[in-house]
Amino acid sequence: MTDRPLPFSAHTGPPAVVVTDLTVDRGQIRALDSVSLSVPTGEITVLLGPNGSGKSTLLQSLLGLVTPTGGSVRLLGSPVRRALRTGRVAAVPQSDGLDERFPVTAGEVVMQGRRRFTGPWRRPSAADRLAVDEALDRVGLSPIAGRRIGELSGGQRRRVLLARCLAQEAELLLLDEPFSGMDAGSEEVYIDVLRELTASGRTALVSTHHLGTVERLADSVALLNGRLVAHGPVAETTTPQILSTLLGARLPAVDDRTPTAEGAL
Ligand SMILES: Nc1ncnc2c1ncn2[C@@H]1O[C@H](COP(=O)(O)OP(=O)(O)OP(=O)(O)O)[C@@H](O)[C@H]1O
Repeated sequence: MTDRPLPFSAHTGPPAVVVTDLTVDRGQIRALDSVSLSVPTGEITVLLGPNGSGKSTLLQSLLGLVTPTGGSVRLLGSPVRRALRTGRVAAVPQSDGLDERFPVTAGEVVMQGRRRFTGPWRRPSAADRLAVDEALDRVGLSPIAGRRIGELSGGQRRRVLLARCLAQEAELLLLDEPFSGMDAGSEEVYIDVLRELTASGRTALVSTHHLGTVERLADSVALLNGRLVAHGPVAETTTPQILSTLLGARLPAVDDRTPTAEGAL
């Protein structure tokens, strides 16, 4: 028996993320063009695409950080802002946003994940401290809980931010390029943690442009190049033919765009 989640097509519950006809313009660049995507609950969906293909823009749209030109997004059945207010969605941006000069420890960063339960004012309880300890232990960083964030390596900082997601007990994790600059051991730990989370019914949407991690990580792959090129199981979406189409594609500027059939480049 394996504890891997059910295959792509076997999930029947409502999707964790529903993106409908999402179009986002960034200046003169059409970063996303009428993207529609359902992210199944209880799975790891990998958002795969070359540099500039709109992966970060899509994740930023899910976090309400960019204003769409058109279309809509629902997270966990709710509009974006309502879903985010519940604390059931956790995100790790591409640039971790941690100020190296700020004298905050790894443990304190992970404790931020408990604000969903403590609110901004209440002191952390024993249960909150236990949740933080367990989260740090799960990502293998207990020994450095008291170290300042500025003293940690890039890979350690990424694991701290994953531990913050664990402490938050989020149901949906939105992770932008979590493996960049990470060594093989850290990557393995990271993937194991995501697998455990999804085996317990949580959902992860993870962007990357590294094909190498996809097979070990993904239940399904959404291939992006401004438009959604394909979405489905790894074996069906990462064929040489589809990938060469993806990598060879070029997005025209906003004004040059003409409507195309869904899924085509
Ligand atoms: N803040 C911004 N202002 C203007 N254009 C932007 C901005 N951020 C991204 N873009 C443009 O939007 C398009 C999509 O960029 P995005 O960062 O979403 O791609 P990506 O797939 O995440 O790329 P990468 O793999 O390099 O991180 C690119 O053409 C990029 O130049």
